[in-house]
Amino acid sequence: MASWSENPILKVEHLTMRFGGLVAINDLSFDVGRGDITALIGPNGAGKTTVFNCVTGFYKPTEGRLKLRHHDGDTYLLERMADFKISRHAKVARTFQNIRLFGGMTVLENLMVAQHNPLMHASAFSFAGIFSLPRYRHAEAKAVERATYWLEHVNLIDRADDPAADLPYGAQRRLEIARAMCTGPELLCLDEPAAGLNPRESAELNRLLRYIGANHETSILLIEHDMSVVMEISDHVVVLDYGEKISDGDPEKVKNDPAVIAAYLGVDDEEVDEVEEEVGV
Ligand SMILES: Nc1ncnc2c1ncn2[C@@H]1O[C@H](COP(=O)(O)OP(=O)(O)OP(=O)(O)O)[C@@H](O)[C@H]1O
Repeated sequence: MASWSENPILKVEHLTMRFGGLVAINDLSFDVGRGDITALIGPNGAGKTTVFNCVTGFYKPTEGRLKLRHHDGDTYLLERMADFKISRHAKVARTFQNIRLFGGMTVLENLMVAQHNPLMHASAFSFAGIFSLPRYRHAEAKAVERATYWLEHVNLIDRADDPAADLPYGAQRRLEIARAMCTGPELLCLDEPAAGLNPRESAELNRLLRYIGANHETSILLIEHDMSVVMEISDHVVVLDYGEKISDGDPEKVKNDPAVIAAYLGVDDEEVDEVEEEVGV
């Protein structure tokens, strides 16, 4: 049995999402393995972002179930939860296709804002914070420690006091991941993390994602168009086309799957043999 079936953190079961007459996702099922890097790929309009939006609670699925199980065994049915509860209680964090940092705030402040919930709690919703009581000071020190840890791991510690908007594009992408990691997620959803990166930045991103997978109890689900990134770092690849799953397996299996080649090259099933010959599979 595949590792992702043996120990899944997320089970997507019979997910369907309709927008009026348009079926964006149709009866989709797949598993995300605990500790794995799982890539969701497919041609434009295949439904990848819609899956992300269902997992993170931005959309309520028309049908289906999204079952998330933490490493301590706590289970959450995401399709029944409001989006803020999905991030806070189910511990699902995400980044977006377009960078959404607070550009006017410093790099460090961006990571402190991400830890707003525990800090507000520790401040008893301002009182303990205003009077700087020990429990608030302790929570604040912990938040700074966590932010510093991630700034070191994304190579941005030297830029901690600079406005986030002053960072180069690739560094902003890494800061977004650091910000998501500051929330201590069990599942990290990354929407096209390698988009717009140069080869050096892309290699740095790969290293960071592998580090997260190996050293933290965070599983990663990512959407990515850059096949070199997908093939290099993924443990598991799920391929969508027109809202349906057309392939699912390790990168090697998926890379050689005629249905995937056909979907990417936009040919009919009957032409697959021809295409395989052309690409030398
Ligand atoms: N809010 C919405 N209302 C109506 N249709 C939508 C909505 N969101 C997505 N769709 C449609 O659902 C289908 C899947 O879109 P989606 O953005 O999930 O695809 P994608 O695989 O992420 O594409 P891309 O790689 O281009 O980002 C598309 O036909 C899209 O137009």
